[in-house]
Amino acid sequence: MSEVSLTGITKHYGEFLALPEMNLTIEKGQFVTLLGPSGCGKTTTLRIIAGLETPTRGELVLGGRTMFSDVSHENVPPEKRGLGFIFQSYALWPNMKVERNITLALRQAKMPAAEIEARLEAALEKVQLKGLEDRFPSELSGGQQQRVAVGRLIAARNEILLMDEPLSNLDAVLRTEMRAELKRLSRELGATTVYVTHDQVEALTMSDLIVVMNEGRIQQAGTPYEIYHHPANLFVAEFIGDPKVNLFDAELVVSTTGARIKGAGVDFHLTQPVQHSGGAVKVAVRPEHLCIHTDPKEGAIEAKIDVVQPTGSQTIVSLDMPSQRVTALVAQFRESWPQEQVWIDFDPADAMIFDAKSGVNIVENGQTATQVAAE
Ligand SMILES: Nc1ncnc2c1ncn2[C@@H]1O[C@H](COP(=O)(O)OP(=O)(O)OP(=O)(O)O)[C@@H](O)[C@H]1O
Repeated sequence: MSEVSLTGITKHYGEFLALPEMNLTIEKGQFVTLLGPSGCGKTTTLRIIAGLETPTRGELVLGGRTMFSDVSHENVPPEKRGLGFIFQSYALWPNMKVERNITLALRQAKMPAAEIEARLEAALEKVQLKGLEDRFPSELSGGQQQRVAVGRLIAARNEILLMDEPLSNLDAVLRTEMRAELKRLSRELGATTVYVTHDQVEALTMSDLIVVMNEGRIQQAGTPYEIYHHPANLFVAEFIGDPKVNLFDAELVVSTTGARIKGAGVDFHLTQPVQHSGGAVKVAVRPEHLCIHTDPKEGAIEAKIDVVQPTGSQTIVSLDMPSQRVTALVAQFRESWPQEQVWIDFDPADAMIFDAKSGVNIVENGQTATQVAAE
């Protein structure tokens, strides 16, 4: 049974339509990330689930219980929805010690003292804050404050957790550590988690399901693998991936013998059937799939090395082609390239093909099993 279900959820802010008819189902125990650019409606969706924002229309069901319906006029207040939260600011009470911050909700729920004590101990142990329970939040580092917020979630044992950019205030090292901790926490609690971020690395590393949004609409809901390797449209292909995907203009020619992609330096047959009658397309190739050759190669495109940027385990190489600039990602540490003139190509099986106008991925199931034209 689904744990979180949004049906036809619509939200207007005055005249402005922030969410047009959102439909989303999340299964019990899933870690789901809402991902998209600023203003796409991620936080609005989360706040609607939390009950902090009232939808204009639609139905919201959590754990089998209707929380909002414009038909039956139900609207359960936030505190009665049984949800756990972590927000960007951690929302700790500055005037309360760690121990109070973690147990406040349990006290308010009038839980027996022994049970509160047991849950506090277990939570402190888990987030490694034992010995710091008598400090105020101002006496803790950013990472420790974050742990208090996580400890509070652990103690509350909610079945649905909502997290809104919880790591955005942390430095890069701590963010990577906390990413793993939140993922572990959600798994250990068996909780269903809805996580909001505009950081694709967080989404790819943490999620069972990524929901990519743009202008209030879901562009694709899929596993990290599907979103990265089989994006439903150009928006998703371009939004996911750093450095960004390379795009080549080409023509799709469909004949009785099959489909062929032809463009400047791009020429191959598709072995998969396509739902398309032919015309302008965009061929998208991830930077790690571009190969750089130091000698001329049949079918490869001439390019010039522009900038070489080692990142540690990988190197980002910017190249100039006669008509455009492309980026390659090389799995080595390189500070420079021995020559300026190179040739680049890619395996057509790694190419993704989109209709140039609608942006829709035109290869069935997103599977671009293709072969180089042998002529
Ligand atoms: N209270 C409000 N009144 C009017 N418009 C609002 C209100 N809250 C949000 N909006 C608008 O609704 C749209 C969606 O906002 P939302 O905060 O959900 O986006 P977001 O994807 O979470 O963005 P960010 O990543 O910047 O937080 C935006 O265009 C925003 O300006």
